[in-house]
Parts: sequence; C-alpha cells; structure tokens
Amino acid sequence: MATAAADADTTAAKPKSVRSCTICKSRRAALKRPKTLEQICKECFYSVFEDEIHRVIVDNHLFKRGERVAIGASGGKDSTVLAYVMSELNRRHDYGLDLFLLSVDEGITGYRDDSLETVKRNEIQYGVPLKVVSYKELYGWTMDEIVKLIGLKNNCTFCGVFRRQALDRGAALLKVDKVVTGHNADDIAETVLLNILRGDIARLSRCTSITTGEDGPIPRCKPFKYTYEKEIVIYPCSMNTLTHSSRMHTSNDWITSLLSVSFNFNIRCSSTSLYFCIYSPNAYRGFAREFIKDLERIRPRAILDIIKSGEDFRISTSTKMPEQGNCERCGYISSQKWCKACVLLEGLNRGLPKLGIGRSRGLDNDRNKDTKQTNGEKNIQSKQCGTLDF
Ligand SMILES: Nc1ncnc2c1ncn2[C@@H]1O[C@H](COP(=O)(O)OP(=O)(O)OP(=O)(O)O)[C@@H](O)[C@H]1O
Repeated sequence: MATAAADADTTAAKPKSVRSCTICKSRRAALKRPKTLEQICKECFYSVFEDEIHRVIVDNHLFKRGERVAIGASGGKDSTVLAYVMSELNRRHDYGLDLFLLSVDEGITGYRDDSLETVKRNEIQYGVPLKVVSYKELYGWTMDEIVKLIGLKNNCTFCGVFRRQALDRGAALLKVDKVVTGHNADDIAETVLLNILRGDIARLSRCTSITTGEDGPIPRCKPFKYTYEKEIVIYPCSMNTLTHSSRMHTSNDWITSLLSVSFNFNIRCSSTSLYFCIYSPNAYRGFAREFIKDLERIRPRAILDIIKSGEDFRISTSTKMPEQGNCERCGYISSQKWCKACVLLEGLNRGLPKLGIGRSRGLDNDRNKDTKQTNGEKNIQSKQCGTLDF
C-alpha cells in the first residue's frame, strides 16, 4: 500500500528540471516574473525592474534636469522602494534632480509613528533630506483625535483630504517642483475600477494620468504607474540571496511570505505599513483589490488592461468639468467656495464632524450637487472617496 511517506520519497527522488533565465539564457531562473510570467534569474529581474521604471520616467518626460523633487515617503513598501530606485536612477542616469523625502504624520499611534522611524532611517541610508509635516501642526487635529470624535466610519475622508493637502503644503515648504508617489499599477487599476463602480467620471478621467495636478500648486507623478505590486515586494529580495517561495506569486499571502523572510534588505520598509491602516476598514476598496488580485491570478495582464481601459475612456465633450478656483478661506485649490479640508475642519471645530461628509451635504449644499444641468451641459463633480487618489 502506498503511503504518504513513500509518495514524498518518490517526489523527492525525481530530478528537478533546471530552467535557465529567459532573458540572459545563461543563469538559472530563480523566479517567475509576476507581470509576464517569464522565468528569470534574480540579476535580470533586478535590472528589468529598474530599466522599466527608467523608461517610464524618460518616455513620459517626468522630470527636467535641475528640478527639486519630493518623494512622498510613508515608510511603506512602495514609497520605500520608490525612494531607493529614484536615488539610484538619479545617480546612475544623471537625471540631475535634487531629491527630498516628504512624510505626512497623520497622528496614528502604532501605525504612522512606526513607519516614520523607517523613513528616518532611509534619510540616512540614501542620503536624501527628510521633511515631516503633521496633521496636528497643520490642522490642529491628529487622526487619533478625529477617530475618537467621529468613530471609524468616514474617517478615511478626513485622512485622504488632509493628506493630499498636507503633501502640497510640505512640498511648498521644500520649494519643490514636483512630488512623486509610490502609487503602483495595482493601485491605479483599483482606482479605475472604483471610479467606474461609483460613476465618478471626473476622477476616472484623471486617475490614470501619470502626472496630475499640473493646474494645481505642485504636479504629482507616479513613476510606478506600470509597476506591479508583487514585483515591488520581490525587488528588495532580489538584491540579496533570499529565495522566494512560489506562494509569493500566487496569492495575497505574499505579505505573509515577505514578513516571514528576514528583513535584512538594503531597503528597509516598515512591516506595520505592509498592512492596511488601523483606522481603515475600507471594505469597498478591499473588494476591488481582491477582485483585481483574482483577475491577476488568472491573467496577469489584467492589471495593465484595466489601466489601459481607464486611459482610453473619453469624456463626452458636452460634459463640463469642475472649474478650479481657490478656497476663500485658506487659498488652497478648490472648485468650491471652501476647499474640502476647510469644510471638514469647520465641522470638527464646531463639534459637527459630519458636516462636509457625503456627496451633497455640507456648507455648499446647493452648489455641491454631483451633476447639474447648465445650458444643456452636464456638469460633473467628484465625489468624496477617502484615500483614493492624489
Ligand atoms: N503619510 C504619508 N506621507 C507621505 N507620503 C505618503 C503618505 N501616505 C501615502 N503617501 C504616498 O502615497 C502613496 C500611496 O499611498 P497609499 O496610502 O496608497 O499607500 P501604499 O500603497 O501602501 O504605499 P506605501 O507602501 O508607500 O505606504 C505612497 O506610496 C506614498 O508615496
């Protein structure tokens, strides 16, 4: 009778087929590239990963020589890898950029305080100066205090609105020309999907742009627009002699896989921020994320295809987009009388924290409808969606 042990012995006795790297054809393949499913060696993975990002930067003319660029650094995996890759490429290809790390401290105990320690280490490791701005100093409130007042529901709205503005304010203090963020291909595909599910045409039309905010105070770029999240996770490992289990490429448990290997990388990112924010139940985004991960398992190209679909959406020429002006209170860019941060702050300070949450409530009630007809034109306004975009 065959036993499990005997089966295991037979399997162990089978000679393993040794594949060579499909790129260099000489070294042994060490991993299946998540984006293309090519079997490649670590060295080739390391260089295609960086070369693709370099090509994205060059082909999209993301930077000009001499520009000052702030890297939005949360201490999480994406922005930590971004900070490393940006400083490497800047040096190797002589972009001539002045790089800075810019962190927003939302005041979330046990989450951001831990990841900020990582950013402080990165400042020293990569030799890139760091600026930290906090919600407390900018708005008088920490997220801990806001959550205490309003509870978990809707807190992402406050955090997303405040963070976007805080990054702009920090960037202005640093006098930078651009901000880069670690939004990756998975994030963008998720956002496309969510904007479709919400019918948010205004955001859908801009969420796939590699550079946004050119009409605002400081443009934002996403050099990882076509970079897969799984590859961002593998990249630090490929620099070392770590071996990856195939599980890492197959499901969401790559996070667990990553945490289970030694964090002895050149790139150190905070393990706390590998998980979602402690205040963010974010169920809706969570479903979209899971859906995209499922699609990716069946067909890795799905992520790029969703981004492509988002890029190819055309907004009807009779649709009037919101006109940008300035907040009458703080001067920040706004299509309303007051910017969203001022509306939310007014609510917090008046003890009416729900003021300004939702699609048509708040100070600008009458003016804040999603759509209204003006001379036969459909006027589209963005809906609140928490931390979704920058
Ligand atoms: N507190 C922050 N300070 C500075 N930049 C931030 C902050 N939070 C987010 N960002 C920027 O926005 C990007 C996307 O943020 P998001 O909250 O979606 O985190 P993420 O996808 O987990 O990225 P990361 O792994 O870098 O935290 C980050 O990669 C970073 O560039």
